[in-house]
Amino acid sequence: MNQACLYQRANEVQRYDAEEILQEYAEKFVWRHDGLDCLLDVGTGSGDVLMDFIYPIMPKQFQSVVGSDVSRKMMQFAEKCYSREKQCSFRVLDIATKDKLPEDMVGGFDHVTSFYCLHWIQNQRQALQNIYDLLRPEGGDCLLVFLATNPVFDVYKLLSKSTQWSPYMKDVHRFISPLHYSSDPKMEYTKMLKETGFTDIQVDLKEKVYIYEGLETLKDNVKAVCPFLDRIPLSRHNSFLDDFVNIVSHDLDLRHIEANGEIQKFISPYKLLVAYAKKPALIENLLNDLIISVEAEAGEAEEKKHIN
Ligand SMILES: C[S@@+](CC[C@H](N)C(=O)[O-])C[C@H]1O[C@@H](n2cnc3c(N)ncnc32)[C@H](O)[C@@H]1O
Ligand SMILES: CC(C)=CCC/C(C)=C/CC/C(C)=C/C(=O)O
Repeated sequence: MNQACLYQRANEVQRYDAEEILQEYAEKFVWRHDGLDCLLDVGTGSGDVLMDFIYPIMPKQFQSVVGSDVSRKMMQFAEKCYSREKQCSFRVLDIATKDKLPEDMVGGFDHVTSFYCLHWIQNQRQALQNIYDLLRPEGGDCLLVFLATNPVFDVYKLLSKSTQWSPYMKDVHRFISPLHYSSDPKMEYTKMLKETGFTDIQVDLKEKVYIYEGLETLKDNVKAVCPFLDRIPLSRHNSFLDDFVNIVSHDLDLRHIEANGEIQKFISPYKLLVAYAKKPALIENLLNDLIISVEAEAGEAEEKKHIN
């Protein structure tokens, strides 16, 4: 995804969900007593979701808001739009990196947020470990919002089987949410958070429906996020988009035509995963480990008592 301008013009559903989720979950953030909070947003994109919905809820004298994204073009666009805002900066960061995280970012944040990004990542455990490591050793929290399922992934899968588009989509699996085929996304992700070391975990799976009003609206949204268009010659983009719409309409039956036959609406039922969790303070971690080992020893002693 590199079309920052295009994305900023066609991200209604992402903006709608971010605003709604923050209204519901913002009260869960544990702000610092001194109010000098540092927040990192992951997969910031064009920056408008961060600046319009997250930046305004920061404590009055917050220390920093950092937007980050794997796309340099997205960060350059966001920098151009928002660099005048106080205590705000933008960094290129691959949240799924297996390399060392930038030294000046490790353990540097009280809060990590991410909206509509993590479904772009197959190695969820690596992403979670990196998020954990970016949070302060004395503790912090995160709010992670991404697609568990979306019909767009079914469209990609079907297009990748066509002779016309398969040459450009051999790695289609990389762009399908890793939870799209899961029988229990909530349980799966809760387990990953626990295994990473997070506590106070709350994972919700929200069943939602978005209506794309009209063919051009749908096509604009596809153009803004579809990772395969950059690989296809411009002269064939319209043909790809027509095939996309045909699959939505006929294979998935998600097109609704009004009585007058003119207006088309496209129905997108999807599941949004919302995860809030805390990184325990180091001392809390040590205490947790101590409690676990004492309980284990007590269990063993009890067992021995019964045997003898
Ligand atoms: C759909 S946009 C979401 C942008 C913004 N958070 C919003 O809600 O509108 C997804 C963003 O995630 C970024 N992204 C994808 N993979 C990433 C990765 N491994 N690390 C960081 N950002 C990534 C993309 O470059 C893109 O800007
Ligand atoms: C009816 C239908 C298939 C709509 C899907 C439209 C669409 C382009 C959804 C994109 C979902 C997505 C991957 C969003 C994102 O990453 O921001």
